[in-house]
Amino acid sequence: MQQPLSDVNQRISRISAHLQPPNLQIEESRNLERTNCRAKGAAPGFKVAILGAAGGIGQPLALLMKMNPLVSVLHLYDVVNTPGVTADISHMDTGAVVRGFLGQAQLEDALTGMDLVIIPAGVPRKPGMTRDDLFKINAGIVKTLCEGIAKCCPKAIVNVISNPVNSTVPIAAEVFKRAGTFDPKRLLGVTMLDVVRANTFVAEVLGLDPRDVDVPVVGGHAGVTILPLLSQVKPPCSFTAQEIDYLTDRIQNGGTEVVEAKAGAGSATLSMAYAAVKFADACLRGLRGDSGIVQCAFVASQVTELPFFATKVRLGRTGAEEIYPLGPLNEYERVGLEKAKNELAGSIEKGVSFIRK
Ligand SMILES: NC(=O)C1=CN([C@@H]2O[C@H](COP(=O)(O)OP(=O)(O)OC[C@H]3O[C@@H](n4cnc5c(N)ncnc54)[C@H](O)[C@@H]3O)[C@@H](O)[C@H]2O)C=CC1
Ligand SMILES: O=C([O-])CC(=O)C(=O)O
Repeated sequence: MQQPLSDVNQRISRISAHLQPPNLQIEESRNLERTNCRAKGAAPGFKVAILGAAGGIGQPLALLMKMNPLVSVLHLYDVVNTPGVTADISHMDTGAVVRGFLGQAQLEDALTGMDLVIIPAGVPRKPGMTRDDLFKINAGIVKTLCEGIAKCCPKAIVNVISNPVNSTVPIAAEVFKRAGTFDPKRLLGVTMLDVVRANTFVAEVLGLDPRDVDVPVVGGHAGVTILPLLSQVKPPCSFTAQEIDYLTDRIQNGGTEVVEAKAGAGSATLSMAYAAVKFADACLRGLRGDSGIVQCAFVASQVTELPFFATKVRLGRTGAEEIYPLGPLNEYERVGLEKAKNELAGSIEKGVSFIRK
């Protein structure tokens, strides 16, 4: 049977609308239509926003989250380039509906209704810089984004990637406290890359498959605050004193190794996107109610005298539901812990006073 001409014309005009060059206004209205259509048939899942989605981490992170079957809606927010990234990622034939948001005026729309917000927004290091050198720019960026979260999705789980994590997480906490929305279980600094690196480097030394290795990394996410607990590696193993020095130094300086290799073109992006997705997936599985989801993260904590500390946490329906103690440390790790705490104390205080000042 022949289709009526009006149906054919409607179809052609729908297709040609899709072929217009990316333009945010067009994207916005088309996205609304598409989302409304596709959301009906979409599998139930979680709504995830990436803030800083057009960046070196943001783009591969968006790609990998679009592939995650637990994600039903993916919001990509940045101050530049989101129309292109969104158009590109939205062609992937996976379940999540993708929408792009550009600039501060669209931040609230990007955040409304989100279950998980991942923040890789901000400037990365160049050779010779410390993570703390990024504070000046990134502190303000994280503050603004967290104000949006407090207003539009105060119950969302928040994964902070932007450096210096040791200060940006306390900044986020202070913003949420001020807004009356702070729930320590829902705010997690992402230290997963330290664990990913530790698993890789330890596996190399032991001649194992990195997927079979689990190294707890505690403390924070900068230099000596990154404390791998090599005495607690699974499977149980032992190292020579020389191996311990080599591994500790390599894990603590893994970020600098990448910054120097990239020679001014930024810091870790691909391994970070992998680590961020591994962590976000654990958060989503926790939200779904899976049991036994344990990962390291930098969270509000009473494990030490410091208000924030990275340790293993159990992720559940409400975020970091249980924070595990450090476990038995050897003398080498006890010395490392004191150094880590000394540096962390200053970085945490710097973040807190940025908001309280
Ligand atoms: N936690 C961790 O383990 C790691 C953290 N990082 C940190 O992640 C951050 C991002 O790194 P890259 O993606 O390599 O940097 P990038 O410069 O490639 O991308 C950052 C993105 O943030 C966007 N942005 C800037 N201001 C913004 C704002 N106000 N709102 C939304 N987006 C904004 C930029 O437009 C850019 O697209 C850096 O601070 C870096 O140090 C990097 C690697 C590991
Ligand atoms: O080193 C940097 O600046 C980026 C980072 O946090 C990492 O790769 O661990």
